[in-house]
Formats: sequence, C-alpha cells, structure tokens
Amino acid sequence: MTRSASTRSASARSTGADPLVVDDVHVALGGREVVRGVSLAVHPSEFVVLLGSNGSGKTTLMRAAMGVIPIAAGQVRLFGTPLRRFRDRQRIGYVPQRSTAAAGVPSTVREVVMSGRLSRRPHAGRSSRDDRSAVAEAIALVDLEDYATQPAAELSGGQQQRVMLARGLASRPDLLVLDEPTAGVDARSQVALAELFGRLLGEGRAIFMVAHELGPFEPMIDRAVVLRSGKVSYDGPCTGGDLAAASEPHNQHHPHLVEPGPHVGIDGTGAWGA
Ligand SMILES: Nc1ncnc2c1ncn2[C@@H]1O[C@H](COP(=O)(O)OP(=O)(O)OP(=O)(O)O)[C@@H](O)[C@H]1O
Repeated sequence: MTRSASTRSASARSTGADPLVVDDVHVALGGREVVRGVSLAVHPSEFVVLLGSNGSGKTTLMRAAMGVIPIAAGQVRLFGTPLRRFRDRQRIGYVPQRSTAAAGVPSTVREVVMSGRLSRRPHAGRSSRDDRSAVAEAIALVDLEDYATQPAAELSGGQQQRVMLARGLASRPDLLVLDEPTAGVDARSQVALAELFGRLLGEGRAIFMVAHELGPFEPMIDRAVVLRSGKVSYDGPCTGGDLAAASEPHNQHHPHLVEPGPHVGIDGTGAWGA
C-alpha cells in the first residue's frame, strides 16, 4: 500500500519548485476562447486529476501547458521556469490523448519506448547504456518485457497504451502528464496502473492526469480540479459532496460520484489485462 497522498506531499513539497503552475491561462481555438482564465498547481509528488465533461477544455489546457498549442494570455511555469524558456523536457513524460504506438511505422516496442529518450539525447546518435537500461526499466514497469522485440502495431489497443506510457516513463520524468490513460482500459489493467502510479509517487514524482473516472486511483489522488466551460469549478479533495456538486449537472462522466460502484482496491491482482 502506498503512503497516503497528504503524507507524501508534505514530505516532498519541501524540496524543489512546483512541477507545474498554471496561472490565469487563456487558450483560444478556432477563434473561440475554450480555456478561460484557469489557474492550478501540481506540487512535487502530488497526484492531481483534471475532471470535467466533454468539451470543458481539459485536453486543450493540458496541450497548452505542455507547449503544444499557444497560450493567448496567462503563464505556465514548469519546475519554476516559464514554459517558453523551459528546456528540461526529460523531466516531463507527456502521454497525449488517444496516443497509440501504431503510427504506421513498423517499430518494435523497444524502439517506440527508446524514442521517449530523445529529450535526453538532443543530438540523437547511438543509445547509451543508461538509455538502454532506462528503456528496459520502463518496459518492465508496464509489464511488457515479453513483447519488447515485437512490432508495436501488432499489439492490442490496451498494450499499445502501455507502450506509450512506457515511452513517457523512459526519460525517468519528475512529472507525468497523462490525457485519459484509462480510456478503454479494463478494470484489471487500471488496478495495475494504479499500483504503478503508487510506486512512482512514492519515488517523489508528480502526476497530472485527465480522467473521466477515478476508479482504483481515488485513494491516492491528492486533488481533483474540475473544469466547466473552460473555467475551474472546483479544486480540492476528490472525496465528499463538494466535488459531486461542482460536477453537476455535467457529471455523466463521473457516475461514481453520484452512485458509487463496487470499490476496486489498489491491492488487487496487480496484473495487466490484454
Ligand atoms: N482544433 C480545434 N478547433 C476549434 N475548436 C476546438 C478544437 N479542438 C477542440 N475544440 C473545442 O474546444 C473545446 C474544448 O475541447 P477539449 O478537447 O479541450 O475538451 P475536453 O474537456 O478535453 O473534452 P473530452 O473530454 O471530450 O476530451 C470543445 O468545445 C471543442 O469542440
């Protein structure tokens, strides 16, 4: 069992700058402002989830915070450095929404995961021993050792998502940024993912994740931030009625907040599904 979220944060927060600070950020897409003055922070070793109904701006905010799309106003700081000056990309493992390992290129699982080391090797070239051991470690973390030399495109959808997660972990990031990593992932794999997150958080890494359901992650989450029409409608603990109230009436994606289902503990089977 992992330490409680609050204990983890209290001990880790004393060291280093916050992995992510979003300060009054506005983002426009197609001439429409879809993120409207959002502020939030992810502290060291914290697990923060971003919730909200479809179209509330979660992916847009995450992409803007990662520098993928421009910010119209406001500021993002990564590990204390303004986004435009941030160069330590290896400190962040970003796994975008619906990312699959099948990009039409016949790369093996190991090659896809190795591409996650590029931020540590700006001049490319041959991989180092450290690169290779980090890649092996990341593949082991998602339990895909048996598939390392197989073409990634031949794996199931769930396995490909794990390949992309391993790619995000390959640089041994201090902040993991994940856009719906559990979409379409079966309950057993979610439990395994929660166990993996518990280990990463225990090592002092922070996680910022877009989710539609909290499932087995709930006990380890420090804070939930809810977006509604591009604005923060809630920022606080992910238990209790306040979160459910903030999500109303757009809580169709958070059925557990309305009607708790059977609880899946993080000490479950720990095995990944297919
Ligand atoms: N390229 C684009 N051009 C114009 N509008 C866009 C574009 N991409 C997204 N939008 C709009 O921006 C709004 C926010 O979309 P976004 O994908 O950030 O929401 P979301 O909360 O992540 O939704 P979901 O839960 O469905 O992933 C939506 O109204 C969407 O239609």
